[in-house]
Amino acid sequence: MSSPPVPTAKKLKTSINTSSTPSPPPPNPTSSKTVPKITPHSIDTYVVNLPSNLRQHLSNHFSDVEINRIQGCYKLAPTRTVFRQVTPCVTGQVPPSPATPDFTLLPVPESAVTALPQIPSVYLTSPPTTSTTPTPCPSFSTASSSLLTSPTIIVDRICAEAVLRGSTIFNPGILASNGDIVKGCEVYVWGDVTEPGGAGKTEGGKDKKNNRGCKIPHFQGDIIYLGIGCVEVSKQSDFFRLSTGTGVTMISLVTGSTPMSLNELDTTKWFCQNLPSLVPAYSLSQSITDSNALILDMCSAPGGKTSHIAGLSKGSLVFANDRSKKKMIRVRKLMKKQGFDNVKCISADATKLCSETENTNTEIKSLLSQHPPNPTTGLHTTLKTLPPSSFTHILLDPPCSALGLRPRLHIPDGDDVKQYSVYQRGFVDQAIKLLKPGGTLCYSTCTYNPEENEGVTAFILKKYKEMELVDVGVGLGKMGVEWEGLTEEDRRKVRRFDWCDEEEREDMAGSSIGFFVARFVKNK
Ligand SMILES: C[S@@+](CC[C@H](N)C(=O)[O-])C[C@H]1O[C@@H](n2cnc3c(N)ncnc32)[C@H](O)[C@@H]1O
Repeated sequence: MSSPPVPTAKKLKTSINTSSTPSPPPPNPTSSKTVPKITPHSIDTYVVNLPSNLRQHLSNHFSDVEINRIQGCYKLAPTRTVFRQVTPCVTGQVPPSPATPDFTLLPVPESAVTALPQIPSVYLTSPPTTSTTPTPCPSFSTASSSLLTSPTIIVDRICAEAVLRGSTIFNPGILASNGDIVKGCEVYVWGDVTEPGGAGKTEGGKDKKNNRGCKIPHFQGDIIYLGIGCVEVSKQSDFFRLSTGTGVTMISLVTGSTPMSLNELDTTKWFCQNLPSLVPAYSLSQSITDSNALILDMCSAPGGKTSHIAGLSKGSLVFANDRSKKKMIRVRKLMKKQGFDNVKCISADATKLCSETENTNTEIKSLLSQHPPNPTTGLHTTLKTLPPSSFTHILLDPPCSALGLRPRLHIPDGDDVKQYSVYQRGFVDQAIKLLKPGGTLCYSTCTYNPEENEGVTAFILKKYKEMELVDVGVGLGKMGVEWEGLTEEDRRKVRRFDWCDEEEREDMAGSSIGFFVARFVKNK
């Protein structure tokens, strides 16, 4: 195995250009009395190290040099995002081809993706012209007093990762706040990076709930500085009272990359995705010839691939499923908003989705013609199984270790990572049962862990003799790795997107998230 050179670490920009902004407010004399139990880190000292057992796990697959490159990916280099044009689709009606943007990355069809620069500038937020509270980047020695004296918010880790990817801040991601916060004022934005199970009290579930809404002096944990944002809610308590909606729009990011505001993006027309995430639906759609396909998206939420396949389905019906009812309600809303009439939403455990009963197409057809039991959400919640051999096309994007997502402010434990490929086999088994002979299955993950990718592919080929691996049909990405038992021919059929090669930085695929796609046909 040849080891490509390690990319040179790029020095991240750690301060905001403050030339046009006045000095920070003087420290509040009372602040020294209340010292928050917060440990602030600067973003470039915050290096995500792979846990030793994950390193060990990956060392079965990668050389040390490559593992270092993987680790390097978690530095805060922005990933390339594309905007996909939404093509609303109504049952049985083939939509007109979307407008052809000037997009040169072939063979993804020009109609499938639009690169960011082509988005009209109206869709990108420009920084506010008036600065109500000029807030230069705090120096870390004065961080504690700045946190207490300036308008400041702390967001949870997932939100912090999204912010570093250019996202806006939604209210549920905000954990704590301080200062005189009103609509239109600027705030320092910090992210909670307290390790799960560590000293912090903000990681997920109960603890996050307990801590949410507290004032910053009462917040405990490790935080990193993310940038400056502009408050969108009328008053501070709205951050914690509202369960949806934008709380803060980012103005500048500590990484120096440009924050995007999707507030102004017409999400009925555009959908923001990472480039490799477009490959599965596009690959699956290559074998959809008319409106008679029956498509299943087994793990659909938050619905990015569902909306893509629905648009490419030539008017065929799409079943979207996710175990989480709450998430499926949101998927359903998204489909409605984007104008899809050909998506039926269900919420069931995909590892138990296939019933023992033989296929009766009429059963599915009658189900589809029913009015949804719940008129508010349009979500089928009573349906828990579907007959075998029901679908002509299945998209399987199961839960995975998500090691390909970056920036990451936390890396899962190696022991946890190992469990995923076992779990994924349960989904695969159901997908193959639910697929009609002659049907197509597209399997994808957003991890570079070979066991969950080439390993699951090899497992399918070994266990299910009726399944044949076929070329993904999209020329982006690389061939699969050799260690999981795939032949060279098969490795060429799959698509692997992995760490960011320095020399590939200008290539959209190279600077994308880690991802994997394989496509199979079930022989008759
Ligand atoms: C990788 S995400 C899917 C992303 C989605 N395909 C998209 O493009 O937006 C995996 C999803 O699987 C769901 N999930 C986890 N276990 C499941 C199960 N047993 N059955 C169905 N869905 C499950 C999770 O709720 C999560 O939304």
